[in-house]
Amino acid sequence: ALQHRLWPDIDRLVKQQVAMSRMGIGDCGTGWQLFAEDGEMKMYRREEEIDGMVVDPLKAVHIVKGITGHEVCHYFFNPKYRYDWETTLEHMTVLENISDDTLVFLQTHKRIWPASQRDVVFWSHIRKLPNDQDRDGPDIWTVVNNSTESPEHPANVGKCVRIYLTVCLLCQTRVHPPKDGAPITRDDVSCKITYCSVVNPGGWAPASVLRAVYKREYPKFLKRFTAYVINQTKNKPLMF
Ligand SMILES: O=S(=O)(CCO)c1ccc(-c2ccc(C3CCCC3)c([C@H]3C[C@H]3c3ccccn3)c2)cc1
Repeated sequence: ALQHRLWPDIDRLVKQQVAMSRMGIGDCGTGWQLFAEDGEMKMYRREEEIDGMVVDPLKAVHIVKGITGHEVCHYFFNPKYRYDWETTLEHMTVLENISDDTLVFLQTHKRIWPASQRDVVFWSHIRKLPNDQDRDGPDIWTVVNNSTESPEHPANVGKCVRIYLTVCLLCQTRVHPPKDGAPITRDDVSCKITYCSVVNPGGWAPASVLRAVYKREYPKFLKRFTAYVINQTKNKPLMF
């Protein structure tokens, strides 16, 4: 396929992020602390600071019945749904349509007092991966979002502080075939979701405020997003 300017970065980062996501919490070494739990959803963070700024890596694992990995990644990647589930979003623009699986976004997020408002420019890439651990299992789907430069939107010139993030959403579909060989329905599928993110807030913000925001917003985001996908897909045919 014709390579575009971001392809080498994207390919390298996707492979790295997928490898990291597939590692369980245990073998990521210690340091991960469980900070939120709700049914099948478990959220971990590591407390890390760079130049006094909180950049706590986050890893969430969730198992959701009735949806597939392709569906989760489709509703996460596609800009036309984002305002429906991303509650902290103030404005979103697609700066570039690089290909049908790679977009560049500019987003401004609602201001979180007393920190100044943030914006972010990132490429977003969706990819299906062969399930090399279970040959005849369904494919794995992933979306990786990673900050990138935009000459037309230089950092920190307007009112917003530019943040830097790397996000990886990795989805493994599980099919529990019905005994009597009946066709597979939504009752026979579930999706194991791994969501990893590292957000550098780009400029000073009180550690206590940021940690409180993340503690509140990340569980809310994953619950709201997965409920959205369930609701959007319930009367539609399964997307594998
Ligand atoms: O997974 S994505 O790529 C989905 C596309 O939107 C993603 C997720 C999260 C963010 C983000 C970036 C910065 C902040 C903070 C940092 C200092 C002040 C704003 C927050 C705060 C608003 C909180 C938040 C945390 C978790 C989820 C949603 N909202 C969120 C951006 C993109």
